[in-house]
Amino acid sequence: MEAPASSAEFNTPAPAETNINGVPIASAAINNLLQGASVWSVALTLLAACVVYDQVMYIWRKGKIAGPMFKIPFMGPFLESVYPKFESYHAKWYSGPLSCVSVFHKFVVIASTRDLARKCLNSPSYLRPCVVDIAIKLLRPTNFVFLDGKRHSDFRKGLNGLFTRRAMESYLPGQEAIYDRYFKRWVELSKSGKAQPFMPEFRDINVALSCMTFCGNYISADAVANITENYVNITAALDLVNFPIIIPFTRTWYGKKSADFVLATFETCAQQAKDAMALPDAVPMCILDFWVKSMMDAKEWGRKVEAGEVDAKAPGAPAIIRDFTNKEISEALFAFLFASQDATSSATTWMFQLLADRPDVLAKVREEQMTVREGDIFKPTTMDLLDNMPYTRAMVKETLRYRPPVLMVPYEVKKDFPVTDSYTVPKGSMVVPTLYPALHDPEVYPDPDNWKPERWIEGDAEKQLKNWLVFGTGPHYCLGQHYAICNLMFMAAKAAMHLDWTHYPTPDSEKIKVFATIFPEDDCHLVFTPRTELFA
Ligand code: HEM
Repeated sequence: MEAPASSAEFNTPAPAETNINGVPIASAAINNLLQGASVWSVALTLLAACVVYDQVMYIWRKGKIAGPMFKIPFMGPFLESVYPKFESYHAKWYSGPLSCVSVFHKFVVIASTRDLARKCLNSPSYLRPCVVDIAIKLLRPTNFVFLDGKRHSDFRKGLNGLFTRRAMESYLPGQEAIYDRYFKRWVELSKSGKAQPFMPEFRDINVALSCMTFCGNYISADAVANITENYVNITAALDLVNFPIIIPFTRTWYGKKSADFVLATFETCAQQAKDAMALPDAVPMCILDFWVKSMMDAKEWGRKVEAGEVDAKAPGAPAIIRDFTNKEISEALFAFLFASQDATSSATTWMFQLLADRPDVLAKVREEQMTVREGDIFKPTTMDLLDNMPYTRAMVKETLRYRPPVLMVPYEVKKDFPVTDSYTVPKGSMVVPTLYPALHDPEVYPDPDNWKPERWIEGDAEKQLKNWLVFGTGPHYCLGQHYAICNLMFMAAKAAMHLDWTHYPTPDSEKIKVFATIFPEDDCHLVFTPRTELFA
């Protein structure tokens, strides 16, 4: 059979062959091809190659763990991460102990069981905390929360003095002043008798509480008002996936502006605390004071040791901490604000909703307050008093278990991480230990989807330390956990004594909205009325 006239066109030339111009024939063929092809067809071919590569990499990395067989090209479930739904997360956690997604070529493994979550949180040689890119821009790359290993643990040692019992006792009067101000406001807002969503109010009170606890009177009312008003920009900027650059007038731009203001304010306050604590007889009142005082005590001790006045290991030696710059302090305080704000606002919202829906529980909180305060509702709250409120504590812990504010904690894989015997998460991926399933494990917390403060008193919930992942575990466990629980107890106790509140449920009250943390979908419609003359 005669060969087709054009058969030569299909013969692949040997690589070394050249044409008369000395150009290799292979290159000439490609040149011809490129010249013949339109820009569009080249672009489409490249695009198709990238899609195939992205898809193949996803399938290869996924291995046998749960997850969609194929991903939506490139973006994966990006839109789901912009508008996250609790139900989708829930379905993912229960789809397998390990499951995965890939968003914009970022491979994400979700570890859902208690033990796998604990393993991730306790594997600092493989994993480091990973927040969304924009959070690094807001918090600054130098922030201690992004440190790793020894540098991180050394930095944290310097923070030990900030949440001691003595320090927390000193924060209580400032907290109470904020409750007074906001309780009055809530009653005022409710004067018309019309229910309104209180979630924004709970966010505001928590910003004010943090500013007071962190900076005391160094921070001006105007600065607190500014941070209160604009903090929501910071939360709103934290989409799971952002564009890599901050585009003016977008959410990330507003978030960055708000973060810059917070950092500048805290830096000024840090210097004021240093000046104030240098005065004779200065009494520490806020976190900044305690921080500065512990630096001063360490310095003074070092001087005495050097002068031979005391032995370095003599009893009463303060924690040896180094000097921190105002910038370091302000970044750390911003990390506190960042870590606490959404989580505490979430817990506050659920707590007020649940207490309103369960008058039997509220009645027990009130009864306990009357007992512990010996009938004097104006008795000042102290740490001793808080220690003697087992029911109020149980109510707070059950709220945190039932509606854990932080559902998941993203980590970045530094080197291939053998999370189980049969599966290794590739370096460069994201691993997300999930806290919710451990806190809703029916074997550990029977009837887990019911809010039962009693389980902490009559049951054995208190003993289930391995499942108590509300505040994480491992080297990055929550620094403010005791403070957070005491703050919620104090707020609930004071509100129970001085306020009544009614919840006006809507069809969305029980639905869970994910906005960095979790809130009732309808933002919790309440009406507050005074119980005592204090807020009448
Ligand atoms: C109900 C309130 C709170 C909840 C549920 C909560 C939960 C968490 C969780 C789950 C983590 C991650 C732990 C890990 O990776 O193992 C964390 C870290 C952290 N939390 Fe909290 N938190 C709360 C309040 C606070 C408060 C009030 C503060 C400070 C005043 C705070 C400061 C921090 C800091 C600084 C970290 C990062 C620690 C580090 O990387 O070393 N949190 N928190």
